[in-house]
Amino acid sequence: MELKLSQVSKRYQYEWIFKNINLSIPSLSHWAITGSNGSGKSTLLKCLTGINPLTSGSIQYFDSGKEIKGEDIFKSLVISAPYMELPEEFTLLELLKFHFKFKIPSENLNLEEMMDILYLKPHQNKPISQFSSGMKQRLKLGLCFFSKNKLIFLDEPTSNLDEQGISWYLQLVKQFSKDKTLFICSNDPKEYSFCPNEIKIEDFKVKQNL
Ligand SMILES: Nc1ncnc2c1ncn2[C@@H]1O[C@H](COP(=O)(O)OP(=O)(O)OP(=O)(O)O)[C@@H](O)[C@H]1O
Repeated sequence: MELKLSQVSKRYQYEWIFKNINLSIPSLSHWAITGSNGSGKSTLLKCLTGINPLTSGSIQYFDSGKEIKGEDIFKSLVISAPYMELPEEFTLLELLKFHFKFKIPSENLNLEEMMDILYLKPHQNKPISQFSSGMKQRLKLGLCFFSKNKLIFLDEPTSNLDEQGISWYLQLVKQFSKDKTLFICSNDPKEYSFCPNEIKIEDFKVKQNL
């Protein structure tokens, strides 16, 4: 997937969060979206995924050169973020079955293999509401990387993960992100140091809020 950002700008009430982002995002490129707390990383992610509307400017999406429009954009991407809730009443197995009714699995993985990679097989019949925060985080990342979608957005990917969980995340990225366009919102370099490209939100701030 390729993206073309033209004059992308977002304002909440009287506060400009970022203004005039012009960028071409080539297919299969990996990007870190960085900035201090409250700078606007999640806001940019929500704009790029279509969750939030832009105040001005436009974003175009292309798959193999063909422009994708409307709700098809949402079908083409996957998101893992603290504000994206999992359906807590489902068991793990029910959730995986449900998710992969709508998404195609990558590398022909079956549900058993997915649960193995997640280290969650013993918990397959447990409701998500009884998962620890780290287990939920591994599951959110797995749902993204195990889907064939070519556009992945991760917001704070290692939140709630311990050292072992962080190594697991880095391994997951290595194995599953080669054929994807990837964005990672973070201010922790260990989450994104493998990304060759960076969008620094502070570069798109206006000096004076009007
Ligand atoms: N729905 C909203 N309405 C009004 N202001 C908002 C809204 N969402 C976010 N903001 C404001 O936009 C700014 C950027 O918030 P955002 O969550 O994008 O920052 P962030 O860089 O992701 O922060 P963090 O690193 O703490 O997660 C903040 O000042 C925040 O209060």
